[in-house]
This record gives sequence, structure tokens and C-alpha cells, in this order.
Amino acid sequence: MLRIEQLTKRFGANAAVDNVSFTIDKTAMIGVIGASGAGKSTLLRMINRLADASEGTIAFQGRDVTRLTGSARRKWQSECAMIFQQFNLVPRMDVVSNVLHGTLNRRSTFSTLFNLYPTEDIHTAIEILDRLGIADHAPKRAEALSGGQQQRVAIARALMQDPQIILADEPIASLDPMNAQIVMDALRRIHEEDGRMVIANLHTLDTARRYCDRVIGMRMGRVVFDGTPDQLTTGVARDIYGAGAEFSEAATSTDINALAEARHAVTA
Ligand SMILES: Nc1ncnc2c1ncn2[C@@H]1O[C@H](COP(=O)(O)OP(=O)(O)OP(=O)(O)O)[C@@H](O)[C@H]1O
Repeated sequence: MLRIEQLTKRFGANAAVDNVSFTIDKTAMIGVIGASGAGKSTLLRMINRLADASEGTIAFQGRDVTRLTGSARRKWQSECAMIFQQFNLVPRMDVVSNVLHGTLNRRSTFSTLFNLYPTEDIHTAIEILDRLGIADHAPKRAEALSGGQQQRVAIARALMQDPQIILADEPIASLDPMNAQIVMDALRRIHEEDGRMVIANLHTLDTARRYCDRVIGMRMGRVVFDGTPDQLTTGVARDIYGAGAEFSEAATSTDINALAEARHAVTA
């Protein structure tokens, strides 16, 4: 499905991503972890073609997407929708219009200019918002929503593109544990129910273990771990983060697990 081969991105003398290769041969939810500066964002941005590779190839379903240009590149970008830590919504625009922005790549300049959306697209946008539990907020300005709700709007915008892959760059880094859980649950459900591949950069180990089928660990631009959540032991994590014996998992925790356990205790 997705084959990354010897992918490198250099910024001057610094290789942000250094000779990375891996294959994802079935739809899965993948977590990419690693310390700040390990190259996680650069990797995702290259897959989405927001950044160009210096060397190597990215192929999806046998098609090389590494050097697409113009409309072919834009088409690829809608096949692998990206969501970001800071949501990247238009704050003063209403929620449903933000979601409809997901169709920009396939609309004419004229209709974009005058905000003309087909009724069918408006219905689809509302259905997606409903699926994510935020249809009631459709007419509100995006800036009036909480962080967790805004991230769900961003996910809805991504789904509007009907992508095969969702690339999530630190999707919960700005959220409190409860909203982090809601957003991660939504991504997992989208993967399971729609069969979409999800690749998420995560800064916390517990989230990667809890939600992902496979975890890729990066350190200084290289892949230093590629395995299942079970294989991601504290010792392995220490190597990925380049930390010593003082390494504490708590430092990379969102407390999603603690929150889930607390809920379980209340309902038990
Ligand atoms: N546009 C750029 N110009 C120059 N250097 C860059 C640029 N983007 C990233 N880098 C460098 O590439 C390296 C990897 O950065 P990247 O943002 O991919 O890491 P990351 O693992 O996503 O980190 P974080 O978790 O802090 O977002 C860093 O050394 C960073 O300074």
C-alpha cells in the first residue's frame, strides 16, 4: 500500500529525515513517536507533499507520489488529508464552512470565490459533523468551540476529502486528557469503520500503545524502532528518546489511561 524507500530530507547540512524505509501493507493505525526534532513532522509533510524529499521515494498503491506536480499533486494531497496540532481552521468562519473547505481541491475558483457549495456537499458536511458528535455546533464560528471540538472540525474537514490516508501531526498535543481521548477515539473509529489508514505523530507513549496497531520510533531522523505496542517496552522507549536510566514514562504521558481507569472505577 504505502512504501517509503530511503527517504531523506535535508535542511542545509542537517538531515531531518535520514534514509527512512518502511512499508505499510495493510490499512492500519500507525503511531510515530520520538523526541522533539526527531523528524516526525518532516516525514508526514513529505508523505503529504507539503515538503519535497531530498532523496528517496514514496509510493502509494504502486504509484510514485514523490515528484507529482500541479493538479496531480493536489489530488494526492486530498487522498492523504492532514490534520495539525493547531487545528488550522478559519477562526471567524462558521464550522460547516470550515468543513466544506475540505472540498476546495475539487471546486472551481468561481464557486470558491463566492462560497457556493452544492447542497449535497452541505448535507455530507453535516452528516460528518454528526458522526463526530458536533453537528449542533455547525452554525457557530470555529473560534467559539473548545480545542477538542475544533480538532473534531478539522477531522471533519479532512473526511470531507474522502481520503484514503489521514496524516495527523501531533493531533492531541494542545488538548487536555479528556479531549485528547475524544479525538483519539474518533481517529480510531474512522480507521476501523471506514478502513482508512491513519498515521499519527504522537508525543506520548501511552497514547501510541493504546490506540495504534504499529508504532514507528524515530531518533535523529532515523527509524530506530518499528513494532507492535507490546514490543514498545520502557527500555525500547529509552533508546528511542535517547534518555538514560532516569527516563520516566510519566514525562511522555497524556494521562489518557489514567482518565480511562478513573472512569472505569466510577462506573464499576
Ligand atoms: N523548514 C525547516 N528549515 C530548517 N530546519 C528544519 C525545518 N523543518 C524542520 N527542521 C529541522 O528538522 C529537524 C526535524 O524537525 P521535525 O519538526 O520534523 O521534528 P519533530 O520530530 O516533528 O519534532 P517536534 O515533535 O518538536 O515537532 C529539526 O532539527 C528541525 O529543526
